[in-house]
Formats: sequence, structure tokens, C-alpha cells
Amino acid sequence: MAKLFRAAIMGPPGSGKGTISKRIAESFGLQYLSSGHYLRESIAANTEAGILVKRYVERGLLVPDNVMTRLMVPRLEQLRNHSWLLDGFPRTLAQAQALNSVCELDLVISLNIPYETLKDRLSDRWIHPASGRVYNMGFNPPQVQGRDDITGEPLIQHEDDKPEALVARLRHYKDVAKPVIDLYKSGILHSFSGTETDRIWPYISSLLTRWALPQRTRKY
Ligand SMILES: Nc1nc2c(ncn2[C@@H]2O[C@H](COP(=O)(O)OP(=O)(O)O)[C@@H](O)[C@H]2O)c(=O)[nH]1
Ligand SMILES: Nc1ncnc2c1ncn2[C@@H]1O[C@H](COP(=O)(O)OP(=O)(O)O)[C@@H](O)[C@H]1O
Repeated sequence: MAKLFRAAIMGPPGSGKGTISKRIAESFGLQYLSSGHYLRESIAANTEAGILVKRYVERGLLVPDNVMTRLMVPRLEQLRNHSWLLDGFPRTLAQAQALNSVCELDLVISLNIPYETLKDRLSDRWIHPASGRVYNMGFNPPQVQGRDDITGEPLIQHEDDKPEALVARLRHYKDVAKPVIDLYKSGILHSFSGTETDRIWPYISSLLTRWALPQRTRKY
């Protein structure tokens, strides 16, 4: 069996984590695990955990670490024999420590994107709430304006993607992420800076190729 590869991607809201993760998953065949996806799934299932989680997500607050860890760790344990990429977890130091106790990451990708770029992207971000599919009116517009490509359902904009909410959101991201970045700094952390995903992508792609991950497609 090929050597397993475990990576996580970090960056402020709008930095392109979802966009780049999709490219990594498609190009290198890694299983993509997004915290947002599992949270939406648990909310939709209306379980006890889902009802609890909903109260936080609706207000744009971080879900408590113990709830988040209980949601993510069993999934990672099920994927013991797979290579994967985590998006949105770990987000806090406590989550990183919980993750460390179940597996060792090979690589952490950190995205540094200027504030003005984040603001522009998020004000143009449209989401299909049920699936989490993300569009951008300039960068990757839907086929029909305001409608999801797959279901045709209406797209929405998040209240907290509006510029007024962004300063506080970014400050909060930095406070919470700093100790996580510091934890990974001494070895597995690779940071990428820029204003365009298409210009950052070749560096990420060549990093993963150097890791001897077989490339499935050169679509991007
Ligand atoms: N204009 C532009 N938009 C981008 C670029 N990369 C990603 N986006 C869009 O920016 C928004 C935020 O990206 P997303 O992947 O959702 O970021 P995340 O919050 O870190 O997961 C989405 O609407 C993307 O379609 C880029 O290079 N240029
Ligand atoms: N690792 C996590 N820890 C705590 N809460 C989380 C985590 N990941 C996601 N969430 C919650 O889910 C919401 C949506 O997450 P996500 O889809 O990653 O969007 P964003 O990165 O734009 O905030 C967050 O606002 C937060 O409430």
C-alpha cells in the first residue's frame, strides 16, 4: 500500500481553503474532510449534537472544542487507511492537541491573503446552504445567476461575509489560529501568500508532487 499522507489547510475566512482543497482532492485523490460539511450534516440530521451545533453556527460562533473533537475524531479513525486533507479542523489549540493524540499530520498548508482581497472575495461569495457549494460572481460564477448549478436552488450570502463583520471575524481568526500555527511552525507548516488562487496553486501542487503524491489530473 502507498504511504499514507495527512494534511490540513488553514487560513482566514475567504482565503480559498475550500477552493484549494477541492483542487488538491481532485488532483491528488486525497479524501477531503471539511468541518463545515460535517457540521451541516449533523444539523440536517437534527440529532441532539446537531441541535446544539446549530446554535453556534447560526451565530457565527465557534462550536465548543469538545463537541467539535467528538464530531471529527471518529471520522478520522474510520479513515485510518486513507490519505486525507482536513479543512476547518483543527481551528483551535485544543483541537490541534486532540488531533495530535489520534494521528500525526505530515503537512499543514497555511494561506496568507491580504485583508482587501478577503473583503472583495467574501462580498462576492454566494453559497448553496444545503450543500455548502461556493460560488464567486467573478472567479467562479454559477451557470444561472443566483442559482446552484446542481439543484437549481437559490444561492444566499452569509450575513457575516459582509465587510462590516469581517474585521472582527479576522481578528478572532488570528487570535485563535496563532497558537495552532505556532504549534506546527517547527516543521510541517508551509505558508503561501498572494492575492490569486491560480497563482498560489502551482506552488501547492509542486509541493505535493515533491511529496511523491501521484497526480491524477492537471486540470488546474
Ligand atoms: N476573485 C477571486 N475569488 C476567489 C479566488 N479564490 C477563491 N475565490 C473565491 O473567494 C471566495 C472564498 O473562497 P473559499 O474557498 O470559500 O474560502 P474559505 O472561506 O477559506 O474556504 C469564494 O467565493 C471563492 O470562489 C481568487 O483567486 N480570485
Ligand atoms: N473547527 C471548528 N471549530 C469550531 N467551530 C467550527 C469549526 N469549523 C467550523 N466551525 C463552525 O462552522 C461555521 C462554518 O464553518 P466554515 O464552513 O468552515 O466557514 P468559515 O471558515 O467561513 O467560518 C463556523 O462559523 C463555525 O461556527
